[in-house]
Amino acid sequence: MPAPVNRFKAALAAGQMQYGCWAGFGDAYPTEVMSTAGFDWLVIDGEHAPNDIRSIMAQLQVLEGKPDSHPVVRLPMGEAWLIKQALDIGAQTLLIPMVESAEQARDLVRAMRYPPEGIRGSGAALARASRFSAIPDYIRTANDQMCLLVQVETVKGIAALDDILAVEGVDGVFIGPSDLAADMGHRGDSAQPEVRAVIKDALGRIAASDKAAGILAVDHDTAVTYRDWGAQFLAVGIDVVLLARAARDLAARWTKG
Ligand SMILES: O=C(O)C(=O)C[C@H](O)[C@@H](O)CO
Repeated sequence: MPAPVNRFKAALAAGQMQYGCWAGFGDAYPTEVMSTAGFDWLVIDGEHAPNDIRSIMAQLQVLEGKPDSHPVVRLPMGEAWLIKQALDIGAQTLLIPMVESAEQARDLVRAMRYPPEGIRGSGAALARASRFSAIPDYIRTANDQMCLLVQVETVKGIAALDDILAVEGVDGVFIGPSDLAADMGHRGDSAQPEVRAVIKDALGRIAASDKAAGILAVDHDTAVTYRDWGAQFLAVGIDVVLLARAARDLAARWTKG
């Protein structure tokens, strides 16, 4: 029995639109609620949400076997030891922030793969990823099911985009509008014309490559624009923001007369 087929990776390779949402509560219960919505993918955010390896694992467990809601685990940084832990608890799709060079991208590809293609440590026997050795062929088949999404979200990363797009083993490139705007001197304002111009150009270049283009938008019109610009794995919301806004609106309706 081989490693689980990564349907999200296959959908990206087939050019299918994939709509996602951030899962940022750092807890399995709200993530399980989000899995009833019908998104194609959910980001278990280990960068900006209060997640650790155990809370990420608990969210992977509640998403197990779902026909949609593919778990995309975002790590705080692209460190090989973090990647090893995330893959051993069962993640198959990683979103890695702050990628600024082809060399960095190549290192990430290698960190996600067992030798000889990579440097991933061979601990599958006791790992959840192999279902504790219930998948006997896991270590021989896992490499092909790894999906690497790199975040390009700085001026330096944008300058290296063509080189990053040439790296074998990168499945998608995600443009981070907030961090890119900040690095361009427009902290908090990704709607700045010069930022939008860079995003539009980058999405177009990614979409024209053999990689999938991805991005996050938290308002409908911007999401439609990003899709028109070439975004294929498109995150259209953040669960924490959805709840906060709905709660404030409801409270205002009753308490502000
Ligand atoms: O830079 C960005 O924008 C992103 O990487 C997405 C954000 O980090 C996401 O966490 C929402 O703020």
